[in-house]
Amino acid sequence: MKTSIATVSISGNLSEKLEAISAAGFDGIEIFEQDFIAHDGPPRDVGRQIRDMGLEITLFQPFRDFEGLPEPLRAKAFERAERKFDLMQELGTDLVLVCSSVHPQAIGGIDRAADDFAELGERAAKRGLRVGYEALAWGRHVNDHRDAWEIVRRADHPNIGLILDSFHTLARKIDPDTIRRIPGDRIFFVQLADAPAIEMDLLYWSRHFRSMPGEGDLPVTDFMRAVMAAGYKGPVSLEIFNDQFRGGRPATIAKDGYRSLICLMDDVRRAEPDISMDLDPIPARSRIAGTAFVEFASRGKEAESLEGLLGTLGFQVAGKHIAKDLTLWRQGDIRIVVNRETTGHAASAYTARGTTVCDIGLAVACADETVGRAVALGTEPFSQATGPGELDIPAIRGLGGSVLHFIDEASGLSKVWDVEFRNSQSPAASDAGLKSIDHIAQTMTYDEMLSWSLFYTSLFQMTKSPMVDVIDPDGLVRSQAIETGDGAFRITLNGAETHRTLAGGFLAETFGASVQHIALASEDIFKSAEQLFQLGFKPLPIPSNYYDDLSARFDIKQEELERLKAANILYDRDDGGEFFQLYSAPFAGGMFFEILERRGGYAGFGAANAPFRIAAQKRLLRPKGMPRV
Ligand SMILES: O=C(O)c1ccc(O)c(O)c1
Ligand SMILES: [Mg+2]
Repeated sequence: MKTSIATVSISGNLSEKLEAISAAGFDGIEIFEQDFIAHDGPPRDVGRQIRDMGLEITLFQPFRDFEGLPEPLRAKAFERAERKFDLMQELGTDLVLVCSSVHPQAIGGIDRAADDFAELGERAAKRGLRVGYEALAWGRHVNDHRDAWEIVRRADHPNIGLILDSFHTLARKIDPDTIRRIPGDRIFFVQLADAPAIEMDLLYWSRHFRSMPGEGDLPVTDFMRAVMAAGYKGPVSLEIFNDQFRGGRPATIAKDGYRSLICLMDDVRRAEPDISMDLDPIPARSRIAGTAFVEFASRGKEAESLEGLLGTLGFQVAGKHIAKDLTLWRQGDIRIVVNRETTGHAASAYTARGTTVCDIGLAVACADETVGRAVALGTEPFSQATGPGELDIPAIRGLGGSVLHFIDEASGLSKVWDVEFRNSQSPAASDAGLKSIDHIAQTMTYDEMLSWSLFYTSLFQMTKSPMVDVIDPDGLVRSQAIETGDGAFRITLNGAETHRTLAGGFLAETFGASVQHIALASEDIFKSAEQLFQLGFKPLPIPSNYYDDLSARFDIKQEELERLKAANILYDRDDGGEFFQLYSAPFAGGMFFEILERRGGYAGFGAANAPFRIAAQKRLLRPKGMPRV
């Protein structure tokens, strides 16, 4: 299977695009004509440069407004085509995409268009070139792949074939299974793109909001299953028009593209086991059983105050590492490691960001297979020298410089706490009844959110929830949850658009995406609140106005309302159940802990409470009278 991507999908100049595409592992590129025209260099040199990088030009595109024109426009269209054929031969590619006409003078008529293509096929054949016809979703007369196929079929020329583009088919809600009726060898090329489910003009949606397969909401897997079932053997190519990608880092976007494409084709293979596909087998998505540990890189006074906070949250020291400066804190099933090492990954993370979550450990069924899939999807494995008596725990580099370790029982890795840590005697102090990590909240720029959601959903058995808006007094933050079906592991992605939001300020402070808060689950939040009070924990103060509003919004008994208010607990409810949350004050540049209880099947994260929580946090960070920066 040949992988390909259109140059229009990646930011930068032509050389930067090619560099990124080649490094990400693609076999070929579609040259989007504009990218060539903007380049200063003859086509022969461009062709050579591309081949020298180990890439093939799978397609030249687009050729517009060709079919169904009256004379003299028709003759002119053929002349234009001959000029582009010249260019293709110089570049060294044999396939051109003709997209369905939007020309105001195009007459329409299936047979007229078929005749035009039959003649174009003759001209192309003389030069050993091929022409593929794509129905644009907003084409004037042809906007459905079934009509484009009928034209190709009637043109009846071996050098004329069909080009399918998942966006155009799926955006118009055309059943992708109609592709199963088209002979595979008549499909010359397949372009893939996803898009978020938003109602808008088709052209605008296509030109600004396409995304990598899996990043949006269209049934791209069903589309590709139909294409493969039809017997298609050509390249699978990404064609993504996206405003954020146009301004993104070329290397990141290209890597995301490769990850999404391999993941998609692996999904197709699993869904259509009877179709032979030329793709190396890769392990299936891993099921995450839970968060095994969260590791903070910290030093000196910051580390002391972090550990002080852990103490008031009811954590106890459970062990010290046999060789490294690591302290293991524990409560219920929660393990938090404080790493004060001055060399290695944690040390670099600390140098770059200050106190930060440098590592997350996930419990999986098979750590090696998890890394195997990640690497097949273009993720870098991570390893660090291990000392005597230490376990080599498989790991990968996540996004934004993060590291993920994988712990399984089968390989004995889950014994790491006994093997590598000298266990301390548990002090007599009582804990706060916190049992597990409910979710980990990662903050990033809005532009990075698609990369992160793709990362989690392509590697693990996790699904994404719809995006929600979180109103910060100083701007909007978008939030999206990615979670396992059983809730054993949940991540929330918070995308900031301005540094003035709490999330954006944290992002600026910590130099890039990282964990901003960790939510710890209690089975009885009122009891936990009482224990936390005894331990000296200082909750985030929530104003009276919030509780007055709460009693208006929900039918809550006065007594219950008083309990919530006394403990600074925020409340929410959905169809499934009830939700209670309280927060710590911010520490180390804007991180914080959340303590929560889900009662019944509450599925959300308290988005309705976020504006009030954020305003309260900002009051602590920005005392009255301080100017706003
Ligand atoms: O937006 C466009 O015009 C356009 C051009 C070429 C394509 O292959 C496509 O899918 C869309
Ligand atoms: Mg297309």
